[in-house]
Amino acid sequence: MGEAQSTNLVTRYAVGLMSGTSVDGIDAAVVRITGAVGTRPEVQLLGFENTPFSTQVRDEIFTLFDVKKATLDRVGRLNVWLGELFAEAALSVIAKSGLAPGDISHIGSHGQTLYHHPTDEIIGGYALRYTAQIGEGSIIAARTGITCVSDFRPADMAVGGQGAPLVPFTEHLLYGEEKRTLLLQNIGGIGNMTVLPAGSPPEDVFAFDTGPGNMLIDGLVTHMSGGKSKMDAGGAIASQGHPNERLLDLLMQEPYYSQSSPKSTGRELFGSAYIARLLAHQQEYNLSDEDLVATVTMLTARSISEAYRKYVQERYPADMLIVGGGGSYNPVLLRYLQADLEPLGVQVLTQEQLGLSSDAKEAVAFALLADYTLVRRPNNLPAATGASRPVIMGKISYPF
Ligand SMILES: Nc1ncnc2c1ncn2[C@@H]1O[C@H](COP(=O)(O)OP(=O)(O)OP(=O)(O)O)[C@@H](O)[C@H]1O
Ligand SMILES: CC(=O)N[C@H]1[C@@H]2OC[C@@H](O2)[C@@H](O)[C@@H]1O[C@H](C)C(=O)O
Repeated sequence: MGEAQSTNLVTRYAVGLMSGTSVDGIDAAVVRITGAVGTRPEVQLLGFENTPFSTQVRDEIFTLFDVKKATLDRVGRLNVWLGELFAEAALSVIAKSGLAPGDISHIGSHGQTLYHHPTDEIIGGYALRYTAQIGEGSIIAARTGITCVSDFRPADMAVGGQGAPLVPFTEHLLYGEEKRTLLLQNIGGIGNMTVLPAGSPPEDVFAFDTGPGNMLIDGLVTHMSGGKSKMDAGGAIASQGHPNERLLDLLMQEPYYSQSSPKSTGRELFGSAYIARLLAHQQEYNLSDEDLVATVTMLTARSISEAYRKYVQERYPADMLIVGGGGSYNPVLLRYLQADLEPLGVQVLTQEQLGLSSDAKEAVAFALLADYTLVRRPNNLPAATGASRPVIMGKISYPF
């Protein structure tokens, strides 16, 4: 490397915080970012921690998913409450990494999504789209003494984007390859796919939410166990059932799967009302709990493989689908994905199988997105969100 370049290298430490649509807790990552600010950086994961939410916090978040119960006082209170919890999670992962708060340049915090309305609602002649991620950045900055960037999505929506997905911007920087076309499939609460065509510039990268991730499986298991279990750990329930093809065909008729991208979705579509419909289908089709969970697990896989077949395969035949997020720990889901995609020439692997962390990716992404905010560089990917132009996302809270 030439002298001019090496003197340009800067190393900084940052924290990324994520609490996703599954509401399983706070993911906190510490990273070392090397490279001139705003250029293609090298990012190394130094520490990662997941702090589960207490039942009290988790219940309050789920209560506020219901718009009728999300009164201003409760939302305001949860906003600062989560701010405190995010700050604690940041301080804890920093200590675990052997660093001190004074070593950290910034925190990037996604927040907790309560509501997401990514398409236009015409009111009073205005096309309005809106989203709510809470977890007060001012509290995080004040408690940690570290500058915090939060509330990323509104800036993208202000220029006609869906405000999601945001992680693909960082996936292009971190995972893009010259020779292979990769599909990065996150299976969190919602499933989302990023297509990284071989050797492509950022304009060619595209991404969209494929539909449910673990959200339906979790919702069913929570209901069936009377709240004792929150997930189908290891796919244990699905492995004892048989998917019902007729119900699967019916569920695949959901119009979201036929919408072209950019598109994003959430609990508004695949939340409690959808679970109630699944339970009604269970009666109608006379299915055991295991059969219903197996059917919905296959639906999750099928919505991903169909999205590839319909919207990606022709233009960008892919070499590999790399699964990240909590769904990568469900072997039944992975097996269904393999059965659908390997005949199409797409190898299915998990992030872990490639030596990468399945859990830390989104938290790492927000540390990196915040890095761009602070040097006033655009950090949305219009090809993924549908925004009319690149913008600088994130709001900055200073500790002093
Ligand atoms: N051992 C496991 N077996 C089966 N499923 C698992 C396991 N561990 C995690 N999961 C699933 O992964 C989910 C959590 O995934 P993840 O943390 O990636 O979601 P998230 O970040 O909240 O969501 P999103 O990416 O949509 O915002 C859990 O709710 C559960 O359904
Ligand atoms: C509004 C919202 O919180 N969307 C999440 C959700 O969870 C997965 C998928 O749906 C994705 O669109 C997004 O999160 C990730 C972090 C993203 O923006 O890339």
